[in-house]
Amino acid sequence: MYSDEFTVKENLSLSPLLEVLADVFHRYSKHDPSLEQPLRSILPINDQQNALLNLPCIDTQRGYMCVKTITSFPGILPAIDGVVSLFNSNNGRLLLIADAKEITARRTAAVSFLATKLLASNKLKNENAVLTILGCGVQGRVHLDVFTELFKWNKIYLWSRNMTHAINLQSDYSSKLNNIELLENLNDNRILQSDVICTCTASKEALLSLHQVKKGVHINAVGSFRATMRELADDLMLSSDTTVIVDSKESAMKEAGEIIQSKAEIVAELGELIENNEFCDGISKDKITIFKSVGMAIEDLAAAIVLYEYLQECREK
Ligand SMILES: NC(=O)C1=CN([C@@H]2O[C@H](COP(=O)(O)OP(=O)(O)OC[C@H]3O[C@@H](n4cnc5c(N)ncnc54)[C@H](OP(=O)(O)O)[C@@H]3O)[C@@H](O)[C@H]2O)C=CC1
Ligand SMILES: O=C([O-])C1=[NH+]CCC1
Repeated sequence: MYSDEFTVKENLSLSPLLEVLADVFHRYSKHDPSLEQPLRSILPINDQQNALLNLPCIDTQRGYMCVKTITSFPGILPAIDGVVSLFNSNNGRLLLIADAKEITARRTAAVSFLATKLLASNKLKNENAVLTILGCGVQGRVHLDVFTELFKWNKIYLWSRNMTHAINLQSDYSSKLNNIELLENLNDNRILQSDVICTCTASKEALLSLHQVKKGVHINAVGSFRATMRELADDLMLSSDTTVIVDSKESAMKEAGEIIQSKAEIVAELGELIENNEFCDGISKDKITIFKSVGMAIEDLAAAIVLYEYLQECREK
C-alpha cells in the first residue's frame, strides 16, 4: 500500500496520533525493551549542508517496525523528501510506504503540541493565550495547522526571514482566522506577549534571546538538528529561570546545536513527563520551559501505525 502526501494529510488524525505518540515516548524514556530505536544516521553530502538521514525502530509490543529514509536539502523546497516504510515485526512483511514530507511535518507539530500540553497546560486554560510562530516554511505552516486545530488562540503572531512567506501564510488562513498578525522583525515587543513560541527555522544563528521573551513562556524549538544550527541564544538556554526538556537525551546531545553549543543542562526527556503530574504541576508558572526536539524514528512509527490501521479499517468497511 502506498500513501502519497494527500492521502497522509487526509487520513492521519491528530487525536489518535497524540495518543500513540504519548505511549511510544513514555516507553522510550522508560527503556522498554520492546521498543528499540538506535541513534539515527545523518550522512552529510559534499558541502555538509545537505544530508541523507535514516531513522529505524522496532516496536515488538505493537508488532511493527519502521524505517524512514529522507533527504534534507535546506536550499531546495521542499527541504525534506523521502518515504516511511512500515513492516510487520512478527513476519517481516512490508505493510505501508508513505510520503515522508507530510508524516514528518504532522508528527513533528503534534509532538510540539504534546510538549505544550505537558509543560504549559496552564497556558492552554487561558482564553487570552498568544501563540507566536517563527519561520513560515513547511514546519511553520503545519505548526499553525495543528496548534489551531487543537486550541483556540486569542492572538497569533507570525514571522519569517522572508516576510512574503509570512504574508502568504496569513493570507491562506484569512478565511478561517482573523486573529493572525505579522511581526516585521524579531525586536517587535509583541513577542514579549507570547505564551507559546514555536521556532521552525533552519537558522544557524540564535533568533531569540532571554530579553525577547516573557517569564513563563513555553518554547518549542524545532529547527536545529546539527551541532552548527541553533535558534535560541545561550542566555535563554542557560538562565536559572529556564527548564530544558528534549525528545531524546542521546539525540539532543549529538544533534541539537543549542544544547551542544550552550552546554545547557537537560532536565528531562518528554517521555519522562508522561503520567508524571508531579513533575508537570511542579513547574513554577514563572519558569521558561523549552522543549528542544530534533526528531525521532518512534514519531514516524507512531504516525505510520495510526495511518496504516485507519486505512485498513476503511478497506474492511
Ligand atoms: N525537530 C524535528 O523533528 C524536525 C525538524 N525539522 C527542521 O525544522 C527546520 C524547518 O524545516 P521545514 O519547515 O521543513 O523547512 P523549510 O525549508 O520549509 O523552511 C525553512 C524555514 O527556515 C527559515 N530559515 C532558513 N534559514 C534561516 C535563517 N538563517 N534565519 C532565519 N530563518 C531561516 C526559512 O525562512 P524563509 O523561508 O522566510 O527565508 C523557513 O521559514 C529545518 O531545520 C528542519 O531540518 C524538520 C523536520 C522535523
Ligand atoms: O526527524 C526528522 O525527520 C528530521 N529532523 C530534522 C530534519 C528531519
